[in-house]
Amino acid sequence: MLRPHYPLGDYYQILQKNGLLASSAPLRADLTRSVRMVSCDSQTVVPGTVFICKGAAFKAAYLLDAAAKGAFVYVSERVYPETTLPCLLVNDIRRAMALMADHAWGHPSGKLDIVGITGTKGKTTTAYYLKSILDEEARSRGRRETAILSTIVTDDGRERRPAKLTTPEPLDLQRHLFNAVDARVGRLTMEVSSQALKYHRVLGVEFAVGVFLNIGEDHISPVEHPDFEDYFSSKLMLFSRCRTAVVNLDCDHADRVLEAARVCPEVISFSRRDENADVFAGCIRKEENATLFRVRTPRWARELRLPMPGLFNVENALAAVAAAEALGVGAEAVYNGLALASVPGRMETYHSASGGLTVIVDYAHNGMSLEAILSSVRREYPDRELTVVFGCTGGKGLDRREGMAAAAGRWADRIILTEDDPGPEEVVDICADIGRYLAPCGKDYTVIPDREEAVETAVMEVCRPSVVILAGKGAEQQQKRKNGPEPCVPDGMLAQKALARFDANLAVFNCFPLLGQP
Ligand SMILES: CC(=O)N[C@H]1[C@@H](OP(=O)(O)OP(=O)(O)OC[C@H]2O[C@@H](n3ccc(=O)[nH]c3=O)[C@H](O)[C@@H]2O)O[C@H](CO)[C@@H](O)[C@@H]1O[C@H](C)C(=O)N[C@@H](C)C(=O)N[C@H](CCC(=O)O)C(=O)O
Ligand SMILES: Nc1ncnc2c1ncn2[C@@H]1O[C@H](COP(=O)(O)OP(=O)(O)OP(=O)(O)O)[C@@H](O)[C@H]1O
Repeated sequence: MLRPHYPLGDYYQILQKNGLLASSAPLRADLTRSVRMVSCDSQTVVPGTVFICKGAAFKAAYLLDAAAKGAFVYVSERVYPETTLPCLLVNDIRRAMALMADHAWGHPSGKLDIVGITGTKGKTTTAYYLKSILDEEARSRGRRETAILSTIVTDDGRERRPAKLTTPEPLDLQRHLFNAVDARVGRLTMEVSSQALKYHRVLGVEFAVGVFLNIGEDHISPVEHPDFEDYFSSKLMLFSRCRTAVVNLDCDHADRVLEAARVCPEVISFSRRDENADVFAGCIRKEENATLFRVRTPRWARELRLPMPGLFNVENALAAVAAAEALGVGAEAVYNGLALASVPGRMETYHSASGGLTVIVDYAHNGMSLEAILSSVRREYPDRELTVVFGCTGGKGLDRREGMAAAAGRWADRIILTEDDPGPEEVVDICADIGRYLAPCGKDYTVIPDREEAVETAVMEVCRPSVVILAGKGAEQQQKRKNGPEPCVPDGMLAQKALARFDANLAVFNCFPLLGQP
């Protein structure tokens, strides 16, 4: 499919119609000229480009570079005297960029069923569950796999690679949506971060369904949101562009979420507690390697199987079921999709040969998620010792130290503090900070800055049936340190290596007799 080329006048009118023009002076440019590209990166400019000047790191030199490469007009919140290029002066560059990007790619969201998922925790997991369900339905109808834009992967049916941002910037986002239309994937599941909503990355996007999972204290820092209200209200903006809202009745502030959702023509609620919800789950039980629960929707009722531990994952599964319900997906595809679902680095579970030691790798890296996973594991393995290995990021998300310490202090028997993206700080200083918050809980902890050594110690030093949780990194393969990202061995591999040594020791010395008992 060829990308459409529209005249400059179209863009001018869009900006005018949306009150984004900051000057009524006539534009010194040919409005009939066809725009070959809209770009905010001088490195990609071709002749016939409309160049967007935006961003904290923007320099006039980029505009001069764009002009030299053939940009014939620029859009900006200020005039650059360094160039004679005509300027489309706007009062909000982020809104202007999003609407122009949407137009430049031919408003692709109008030709797709897009499900947007927001929430403090569970976005990636829910997106993977939903994609698995939608893929099942597509397969059963002989269609190709659906698309996904997530924190882990960007896969629009044409381009597939690790994601740079959870929700791409508008010009990238609209290109992915265009690719998805072009690849005839029909449906696209995407995570919508609070940053994306705050900075209008999804302005112009039509969502068939918008899912609101939950809200907790997170992402409050000088580089993200100044306070909880800014964070929460940014997330609620998702509903302003959805046909159907999917709302979790069990989340904190559910009343305010429901009220905001009412701007949508349809609202579907889901719950594990309130039987009056449109989609309700009960009778949750655990089998080896699976969680089973009975679900009722307005159209069907049956037991579903999720091959991942973690009771909070039932909430994520219900959100995916409710979104599938909004799209009219049948029960069979829902059942099969969930039964096949897996998410890299989320509740990855490894067992020792004897079965007495389980190691779980999980991406929990704030108070809310660590609380969810530790409380869930405590209920799922009531008789086992619970060890947690974790650290906190440096330079941002400072409130996570208190939240994670509170969760670990409340639920864990053994606590090992280690490295997790220290950035500009020293690992030992971050651990000392976490330690200060652990003190009131009266729990001992050990600091082992080297993560590999920390995992080894956590596994080798267990002396009764145990679960060891490696929290924070999931499937990540980099540690963000002072000099930027550096490669590291992912936790899943560390877990398997440590378990192999553990099993070998057990066989040779038979020194942990209790560990034979699962
Ligand atoms: C506020 C916001 O949306 N910021 C994003 C935005 O930055 P920016 O607009 O300030 O751009 P910039 O990086 O300063 O660059 C300036 C401009 O110069 C241009 N340039 C640069 C070099 C050159 O030679 N020529 C040139 O034209 C660049 O293309 C760019 O347009 O565009 C950048 C490029 O895409 C993003 O990296 C950046 O995300 C910030 C840094 C970021 O990472 N934010 C995080 C907090 C974020 O958004 N996270 C959420 C997930 C949070 C969650 O887990 O919930 C996400 O959705 O990923
Ligand atoms: N519904 C939930 N409630 C609380 N905690 C959850 C929930 N779902 C997942 N978690 C925890 O949060 C971690 C991250 O999950 P996931 O990646 O799905 O969330 P996310 O919203 O995409 O996170 P982030 O914004 O940090 O990328 C999981 O590894 C798990 O520990």
